[in-house]
Parts: sequence; structure tokens; C-alpha cells
Amino acid sequence: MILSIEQLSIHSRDKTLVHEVSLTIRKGEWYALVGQSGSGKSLLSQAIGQLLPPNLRADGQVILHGLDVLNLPSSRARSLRGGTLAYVFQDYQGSFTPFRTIGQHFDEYQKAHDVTSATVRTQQAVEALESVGLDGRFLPRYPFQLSGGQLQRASIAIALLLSPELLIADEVTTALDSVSAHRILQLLAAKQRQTGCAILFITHDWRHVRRYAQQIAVMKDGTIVESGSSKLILENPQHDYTRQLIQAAPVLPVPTEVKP
Ligand SMILES: Nc1ncnc2c1ncn2[C@@H]1O[C@H](COP(=O)(O)OP(=O)(O)OP(=O)(O)O)[C@@H](O)[C@H]1O
Repeated sequence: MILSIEQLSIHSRDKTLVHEVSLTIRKGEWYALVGQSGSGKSLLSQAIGQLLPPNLRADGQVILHGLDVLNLPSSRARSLRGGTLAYVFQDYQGSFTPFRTIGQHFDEYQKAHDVTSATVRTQQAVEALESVGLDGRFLPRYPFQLSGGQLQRASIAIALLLSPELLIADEVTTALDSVSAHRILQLLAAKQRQTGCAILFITHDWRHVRRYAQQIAVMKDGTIVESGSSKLILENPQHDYTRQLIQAAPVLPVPTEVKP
């Protein structure tokens, strides 16, 4: 088991935003967390990496790869991110500093995780870019010189650089057109097969859930109303809210040119 969350609650000063959530993610699993806007999906994912905004506090238990995350010193939690745990976000532009090249982003990340040799850093960066369909020519480029799909690929390359056990993919396709979105998800699926990492996949899009998820948890108003295997939830949803979400989801064909 890679991640075990028990009775996790997240509070602001005057409100509880996430209520006693429990879930378990196994090694190599594609776990979809689905729910309407504001249901608490992002807060849950932030708590896993000790990334909650400072006005919020979490209680309960988050065990990631044997480590009790909520009680880790912040320096230890920082080294966990990137190593054991990595994030890819919807706002891939916000993940990059505009005046730093792609190569400098790699470099910074590698130095923060003690890759001391410059030669090794460049070699790793080029291999990582190649593994997501880019190449070393992207290293000297600035983020604005890449398309949305290319930037999201670069952010996945950086996130997977140090072989995390768990990749949190938070709405990674929302800002992309549908062809780029399918390519990115195919890429994630391929990388998952290669590396064996588990993916916590946060999404509104049931087409992607149907296609990739092995486990699903449905969140509403800060609680998980239903969870289980993808087959079970999709074929026999128990909760009204899940049924509504599934019924409201468009069933569109996957663009033919990116069908696996
Ligand atoms: N720093 C904060 N302080 C107070 N409330 C917050 C804070 N961050 C988020 N919230 C509130 O917590 C709730 C859950 O937010 P969260 O971002 O986790 O939702 P979400 O399910 O990820 O939504 P979306 O799909 O739109 O990203 C929302 O009501 C949000 O307004």
C-alpha cells in the first residue's frame, strides 16, 4: 500500500471543509477522485504533501509510504515531494517561472534532490524530456516558447524524474484541448506502466475516469459519499449523487487519431 488516509479532516478557523475522509491507494493503482467544484478534492490532495494553505489545518492520519505525513517536520515533507510524491497541476503555466528556461527548472529540482553532478543532471533531463515525446532542444527554451501540451509534458517529465511512488494529477487536462488531453492521459498511462507509480487522478471528466481508473472515490461537500472499484461504481452506483454525476457526463468518442 502506498497511501492510507484515515479520518482526515481539514478545518479553517470557522469551518470544516473536509470531513473524516478515509481512502487507500495501492502500488501502481490509478485512483480517480471525482466530484463537483468545491467538494474538497484539491484540499485533500494538498494535505497529502503538507501543502495546505497556512490558514487551514488537518487532523486524522495520512500515511504515505510508511511515513506519517501530518506529523513530519516541514523540511522532511519538502524532501518527500519530488522523491516519493510528485504533483502535476491543471495550471501548468503556473508551475513554471516565466523567466527561467525549462533546463533551469529541471536543474533546480534535481539540485533540491541532491543530484550533484551537472553532467548527470543534463543527461537525466534529456532522457526525461525524450520519455514524454520532447527532446534536449527544449532545455534552453522559456515556458512561453512551448505550447500548452508541450508544457504539460515537460511538467510530467519533471514530476516523474525521481520515480515517485505516487503522482497526484490534479485536473491535468482541464486547460488542454481534447486531443492534447487524450495524448497527455495516454502518456500518463504509459509512464505508469513503465514506472509502476500510483496515480491519484483528480478530475471532473467521467470519460477519463471510465477509460483509466481502477478505483473511484466520489466526493461531495467535503466527504467521500461512495468509493470502490471502477466497475462497481460505474455499473452499479449506490449514491444518488454518483448517479447524477454519471448521468450528467457526456459520452463522447475518443478522437480517432489518438486511439491507442
Ligand atoms: N485557503 C482556504 N481557506 C478557506 N477555504 C478554502 C481554502 N481553500 C479552499 N477552500 C474552500 O474549501 C472547499 C474545497 O475546496 P477545493 O479547492 O478542495 O475544492 P475542489 O473539489 O478541488 O474544487 P475544484 O474542482 O473547483 O478544484 C471550497 O469550498 C473552497 O472554497
